Amino acid sequence: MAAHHVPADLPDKLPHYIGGQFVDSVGGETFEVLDPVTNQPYTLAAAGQAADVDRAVAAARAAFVSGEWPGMQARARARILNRIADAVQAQDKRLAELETFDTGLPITQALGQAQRAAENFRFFADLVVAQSDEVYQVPGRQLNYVHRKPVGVAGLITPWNTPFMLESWKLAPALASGCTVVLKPAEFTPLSAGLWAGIFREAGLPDGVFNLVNGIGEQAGDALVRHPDVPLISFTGETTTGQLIYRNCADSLKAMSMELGGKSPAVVFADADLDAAIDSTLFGVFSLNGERCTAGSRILVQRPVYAEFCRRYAERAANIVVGDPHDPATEVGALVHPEHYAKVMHYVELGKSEGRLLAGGGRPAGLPTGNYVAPTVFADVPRTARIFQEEVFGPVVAISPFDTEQEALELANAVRYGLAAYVWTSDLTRAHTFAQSVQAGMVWLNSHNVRDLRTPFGGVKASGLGHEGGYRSLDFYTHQQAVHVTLGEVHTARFGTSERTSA
Ligand SMILES: NC(=O)C1=CN([C@@H]2O[C@H](COP(=O)(O)OP(=O)(O)OC[C@H]3O[C@@H](n4cnc5c(N)ncnc54)[C@H](O)[C@@H]3O)[C@@H](O)[C@H]2O)C=CC1
Ligand SMILES: O=C(O)/C=C/C=C(\O)C(=O)O
Repeated sequence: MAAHHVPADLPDKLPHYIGGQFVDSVGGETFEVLDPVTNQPYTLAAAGQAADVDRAVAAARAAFVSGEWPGMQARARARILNRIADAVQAQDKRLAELETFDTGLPITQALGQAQRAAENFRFFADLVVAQSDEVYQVPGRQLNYVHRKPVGVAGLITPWNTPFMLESWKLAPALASGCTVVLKPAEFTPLSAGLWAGIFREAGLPDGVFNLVNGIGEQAGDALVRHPDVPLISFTGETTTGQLIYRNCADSLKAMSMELGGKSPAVVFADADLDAAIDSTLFGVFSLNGERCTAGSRILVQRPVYAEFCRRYAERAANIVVGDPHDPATEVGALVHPEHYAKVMHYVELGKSEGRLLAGGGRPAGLPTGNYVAPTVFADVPRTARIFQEEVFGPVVAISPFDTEQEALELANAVRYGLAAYVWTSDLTRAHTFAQSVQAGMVWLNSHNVRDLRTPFGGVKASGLGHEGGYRSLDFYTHQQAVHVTLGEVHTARFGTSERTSA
């Protein structure tokens, strides 16, 4: 086996970035960050406390109040966003190398995520320039229009599964809208977030517009959520964390967007193109190490093709290459952290009593250290099973049979989550009927997760609150104020008369 790759020039500490300066925590607190292949600490990150969040919010607030960034013309902001995209693209290989080292994601997939981060910035640069607003005219009487204003300091809280890309999915629309931001990245994977500072500065983003506070969720994240000068939180993470944040935001009535967990069904009807369905459902749960919110982690297969599907699927899963994340041949790398590894292994053991093990079921041979889990396939999993109901967030899939379309729908909807669904059938009427009945924020018909950034992204039920994506993101990061202008004769109101509408 090749020696484990450690990137050159790893920082010996990961500070905060506040008001254009890298700074330690006020009280000097730090925490260790682990390499998922060795589980050894490789650096120390600043552990932000309430005082550090206060400083970051004050810097962001000052940058907002100065008016330079929120007052800049959309085209000028877009030029900076495009320069950010260029810089991300220009260092995509270095970014992928660092992200792979920090997260354990396979290097080929981390490269794709780095490129997607650049795309997110380019997309929102284009969108903010193209944005138009509503105007309603009542000829000769009234003109009513919508005036957009950035909300102020946006609090952005992100998870560890594909950190740099998911940070960009919030940073790009927040900045495009004219907000200033405080980012709190996930504590398991803080390495790449510090790169934003240099990228933003070189692209011409004014100091104080972007601020970064590293730290533990219950400390730095909690202080951000409760801060009175932060009117908005965009959060991606686990459903239970989202519920807690929702409660903690109540006192200050913050705007909230929540992209939460999932247990998404991939439904394979007997008339489906089975080769394509097998390829895509393998990708759906084993790409990104299965640490993917939109993973199709429950596969429902119609009885006439069930046995063949299970046999072929398990054969393919058993041949997936698990190994060092930096090796370009690797398809499933190391899970992010020993705590997460223990959680996933717990579900693997549970699955052995809840379903029929077809592939995997433990550590792969020949990989003595690191958080490796063999791609694991369980068949005949009943709907009551915990591996059917609960998000594992690892390379573990539950397959269950169904007979009728109605039964497939009931099974698909029989969990508390509702993020994504995937449907495989050659009957387009059935595909659309199913898509419109399944409880999921996003549905892919005869496709794996191919994103169109213009469409809404988000879930229903326990998978989230609100949708980002396209104009919805710009809506979220702006207040939309209605301005009513009287034209011609001034409207006078007399007490006792009824309310009037103009059109
Ligand atoms: N729907 C979506 O778009 C996506 C959802 N996810 C979900 O994220 C989860 C995995 O990510 P994790 O990092 O484990 O989630 P997590 O909920 O543990 O942490 C997410 C972020 O919240 C912070 N946090 C934790 N407690 C907090 C608190 N009390 N107040 C404020 N912030 C707090 C953490 O430090 C981290 O930055 C999975 O459930 C996955 O499904 C991941 C990617 C996309
Ligand atoms: O495509 C997006 O905007 C978000 C994708 C999130 C993941 O890849 C995931 O965790 O599924």
